[in-house]
Amino acid sequence: MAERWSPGSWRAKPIHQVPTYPDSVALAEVERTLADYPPLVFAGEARRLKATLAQVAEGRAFLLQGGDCAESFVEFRANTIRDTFRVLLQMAVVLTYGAAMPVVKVGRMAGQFAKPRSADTETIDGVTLPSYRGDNINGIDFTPESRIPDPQRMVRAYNQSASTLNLLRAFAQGGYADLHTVHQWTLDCVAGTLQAARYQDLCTRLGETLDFMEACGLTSDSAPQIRETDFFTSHEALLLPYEEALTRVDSTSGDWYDCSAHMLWIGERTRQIDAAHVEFLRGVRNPIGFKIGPGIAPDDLLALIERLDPANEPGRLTLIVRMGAAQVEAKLPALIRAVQREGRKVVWSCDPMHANTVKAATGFKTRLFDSILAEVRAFFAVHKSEGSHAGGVHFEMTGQDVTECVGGMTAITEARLGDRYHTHCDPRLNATQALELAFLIAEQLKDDRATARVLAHARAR
Ligand SMILES: O=C[C@H](O)[C@H](O)COP(=O)(O)O
Ligand SMILES: C=C(OP(=O)(O)O)C(=O)O
Ligand SMILES: [Mn+2]
Repeated sequence: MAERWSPGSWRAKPIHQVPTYPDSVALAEVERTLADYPPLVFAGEARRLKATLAQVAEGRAFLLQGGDCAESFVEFRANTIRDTFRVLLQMAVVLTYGAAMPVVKVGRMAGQFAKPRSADTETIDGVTLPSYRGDNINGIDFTPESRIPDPQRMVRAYNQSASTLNLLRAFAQGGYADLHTVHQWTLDCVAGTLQAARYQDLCTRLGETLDFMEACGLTSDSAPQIRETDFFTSHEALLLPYEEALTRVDSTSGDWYDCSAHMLWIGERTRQIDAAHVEFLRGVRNPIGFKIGPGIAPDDLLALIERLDPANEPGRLTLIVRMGAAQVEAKLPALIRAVQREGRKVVWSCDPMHANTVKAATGFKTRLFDSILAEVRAFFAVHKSEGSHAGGVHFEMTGQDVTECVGGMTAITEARLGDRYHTHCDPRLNATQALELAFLIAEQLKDDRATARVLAHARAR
C-alpha cells in the first residue's frame, strides 16, 4: 500500500538542491504567513489545464511552454511580462497554423524563481561564496550577505507572482489576445526581420479567414475563442517550503492542489524516486511534469511514472525530454517504447535548452541556435518513427532583445553576447530567435500532417 501523503510528508525524505536557512524561526514565520495568503490559482483552472493536456497526450493538441530560466525582482516590469506574453501568442499562432490543432499555452512565469545549480559554490578571483539559487532564495550580487538564504524573499516572490498573474489574466481575457489584433503583437525588436515579414503574411491569411468566419456569423462576440485565450502558468517546484505553504484543499473535490501555479515540474537534479520533490508532487492533483536527461533508464522512467501517476490519468504527466541534440536519437526510442508497452498516457515535450548549454570563449554561458533546432528536429524524427505524438516544446525565452544564445537569422555571434546579456541564470532565446524557431517547428508539424494524411490514405485503400 502507498505510504500516506500529506503536504508536509516530503520533510521526512532526503532532499536535494534546497537551501539551509540560517534562521529556522524566521523561516517558520514566513511559511505561516504564506499559508494564510490567498491561493494564486484555483483548482478548477488546474483541472482545465489537465483536461487540455489530456488532448495533447491523445495527439489532438500541442503544448507550448516557455519563459525565463529565472524570473527576477529587478526585471519585474509590466512591459517585460507583456513582451514575453506577446511572443508566446505569436508562436502559438504560427504553431496552430502548422499543426492545425489547438496549442496549449503555458508560461514559465509568475513563480519561476528557484534554481537548482550544478555547484554549491561559486569562485571569482579566489573568493568562494555560496551559489546564487534564484531571487526567492538569495541574491545574485557576489557578496557574502547577498548569498545568505533569506525567507522573506519568498513573500516578495509571492507578491510578484500575484501581480504577474493578474496582468497575464487581463491580457489573456481582456481583449489583448483577440485574434483580430494578431498583427499588432510584433515587437519593435523583431520589426524589419524576415520573421516579422513571415508573421505579417500569416496575419493577412488569418485576417481573411476571420472575415470569412464573420460572414458565416462567427464573430468575437459570438465566439469567445476568437476574443480571448487560455494562458496557464508553471514553474519548477523546487522550493518546497513555499510550495507546501500554497498547497490547499479544493473545496469542491476535497483534493489537494498546489495553488502556486497551474502546472509544476520536477527538475532533472531532484527527480530521485525516494526523495522529497517526488514525494511532494505525487500528492497534489495539478498537472505535473518532470525532466528527463540522457541518463535515465527505461525502468526508472516507468517507476517514476507509476509513482507520480498511478491512475494513468491523461494530462497528469508531461515528460520533458532534455537530452542534448547528440543524444536524442540514441536514448529516446527505448523510453518511448517502454511507455507505449505499458500503455502509459503521457505528454512528450522537448526541452532543447538544458542539455545544449556551452561556455563561450568569452566566458558567457550560452546555447547555439543550431543545437537547439537540431534537438527539436531529432525529437520529432524519433517520435515519427516510433509512431508517437511529439506533443510539445519547452523553451527558455524572453520578449526582450537580449543577446544570450548564439545564432539564428539575426546572427548573434559569440563576440556580441556581452551586448545585452541579462539573464539571471541560463541563456534565453530572444523574441526574434523564438519566433524563428516557431516557424521551423511549424514546418515540421505541417510535414508530419502531410505524412499522416498519405499514410491514412494508403491504409484506406
Ligand atoms: O536552469 C537550470 C539550472 O539552474 C542551470 O542549468 C544550472 O546551471 P549551472 O550549471 O550554472 O548551475
Ligand atoms: C533547471 C532546469 O532544467 P533541468 O532540471 O532540466 O536542468 C530549468 O528548467 O531551468
Ligand atoms: Mn534553466
